[in-house]
Amino acid sequence: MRSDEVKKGHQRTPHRSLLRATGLKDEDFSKPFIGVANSFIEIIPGHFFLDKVADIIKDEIRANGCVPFEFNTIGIDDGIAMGHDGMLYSLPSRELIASSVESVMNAHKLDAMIAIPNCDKIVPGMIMGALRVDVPTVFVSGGPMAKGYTKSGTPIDLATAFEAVGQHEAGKITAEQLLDIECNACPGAGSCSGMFTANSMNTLMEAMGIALPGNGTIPAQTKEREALYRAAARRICEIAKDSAAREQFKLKNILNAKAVRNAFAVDMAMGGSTNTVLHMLAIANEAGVDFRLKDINTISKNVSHIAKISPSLTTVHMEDINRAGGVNAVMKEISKRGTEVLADNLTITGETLLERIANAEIADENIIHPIHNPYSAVGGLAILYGNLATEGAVVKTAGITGSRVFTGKAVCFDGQADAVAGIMMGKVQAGDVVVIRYEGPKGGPGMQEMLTPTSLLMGMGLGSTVALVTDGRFSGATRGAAIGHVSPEAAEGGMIGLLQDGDEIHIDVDNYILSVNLSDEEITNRKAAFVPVRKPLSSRWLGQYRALVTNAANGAVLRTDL
Ligand SMILES: CC(C)(O)[C@@H](O)C(=O)O
Ligand SMILES: [Mg+2]
Repeated sequence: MRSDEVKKGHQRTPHRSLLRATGLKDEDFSKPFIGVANSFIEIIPGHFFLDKVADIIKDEIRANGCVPFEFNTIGIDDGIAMGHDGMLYSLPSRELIASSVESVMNAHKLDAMIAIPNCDKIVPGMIMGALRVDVPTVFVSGGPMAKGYTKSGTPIDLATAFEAVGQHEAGKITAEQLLDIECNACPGAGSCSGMFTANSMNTLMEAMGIALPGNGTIPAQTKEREALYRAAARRICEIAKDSAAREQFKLKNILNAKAVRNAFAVDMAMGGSTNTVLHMLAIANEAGVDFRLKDINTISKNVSHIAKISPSLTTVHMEDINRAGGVNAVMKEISKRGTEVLADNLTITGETLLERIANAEIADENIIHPIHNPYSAVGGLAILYGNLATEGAVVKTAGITGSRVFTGKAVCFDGQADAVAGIMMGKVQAGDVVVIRYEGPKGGPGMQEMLTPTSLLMGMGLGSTVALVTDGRFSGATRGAAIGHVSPEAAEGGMIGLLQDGDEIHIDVDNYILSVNLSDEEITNRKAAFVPVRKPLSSRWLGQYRALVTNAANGAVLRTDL
């Protein structure tokens, strides 16, 4: 066992002495040591109950002949960090989480791991850390929140709450209606109920085979979810106690090139968050898988978009997908289009992915459409290229409410705060393209999620007539023609930094185009005079992040070659 390094032989007397101080007994030194990577934190609705989840998991691990060691990572609630400079810390927290997992697991030579993430970048952070450790790892998330209802019975969620602000600004809803939404959008524990970033990532873990079926959809704090926690704990013990299984189920044997492609296929079928692109590129990088942004469009062409969930369809939430057959039913359905859609691959349970979905069926065709009746024949995300994004930009096509071809005049803002003020002051009219720059991984630094401006536009009734282009990123709850991750970013001299008010921007989603109508000569002239803005920073951590981070086309991973 890997943990023999810290628990076997007379030289490890002091190590055992310390372990005995934590409560270990003679018999424990022959058992596998399992790291329980938890992300319990009191301020996130998806996480405030994870201490109880870890207790359940640890009991099950002890009952199954292994020794659990719980440790915690941090977590940031993007909803609470949204719309102010707290959001600068969100994406960088992924690196802290990954490095925490790596540090604890490797420093103490633990044999296997069970990871309990739930929201947004806590999922990729834990996966990235686990890949560096490469021991058998089961992921079991806290689970999604139930949808909410207004007093009059309309289904709502966090996206409703953000868009309601714009509706209130535009005088479309009263203060009383706004309060009704505030009190009911998030009814309790879990990751916010739509196909936002958290649930997108929790879903993709099923597609990658690193979590048990149901991980993405079974609602938090239910008996069914408790059974999932227990099953995950039993499975990691089964693997950890068997030396051949410990080798066979090393994380990188499961999370390989096929798993990355399968994740994107499911993402396409369900219209996942644009953040999945950023996170999956970073995960592929840790897994040593050569996966490029441009590969996404190739996958998208083979996958039909068959499940619309909030924010793309505001009445449908993860609980509905769960009732309709879950991610297994989605996978089974898209696989009917051809053998190239999903690759067969080992999963953590020991069966292959195709074995796992063999008997899956759709239970409600209004929620998960059959393959012959998709929302669209291509996937819900697209990568756009052109002189405005030579390395690529990301758009959630599933969330577009207006035309998929758009030409409009640029209204430029250096940063989200100016953009929000400008939109509220009426600077943006129908037919415009809002450009928000210096919000990339380096420029922000930290690549803010910009749910506030996108929700304002939706709420003010401009969602179908105004496009937004940024080197920053979006929330999974963003909808409308919102194009993000523009690379190269302004801070590294990208074209987005050279734009001027009134420039004509052209977007053609189905032909994957994002360009500005300027002559090469004009672009060369502007480039010659261009000095990117470098924001003053008071945070040492964000300064370190800015020095190391790569652009969004590279998953905003940190450089290690310096
Ligand atoms: C707050 C949200 C909706 O969770 C957001 O962070 C996302 O990315 O989806
Ligand atoms: Mg987020």
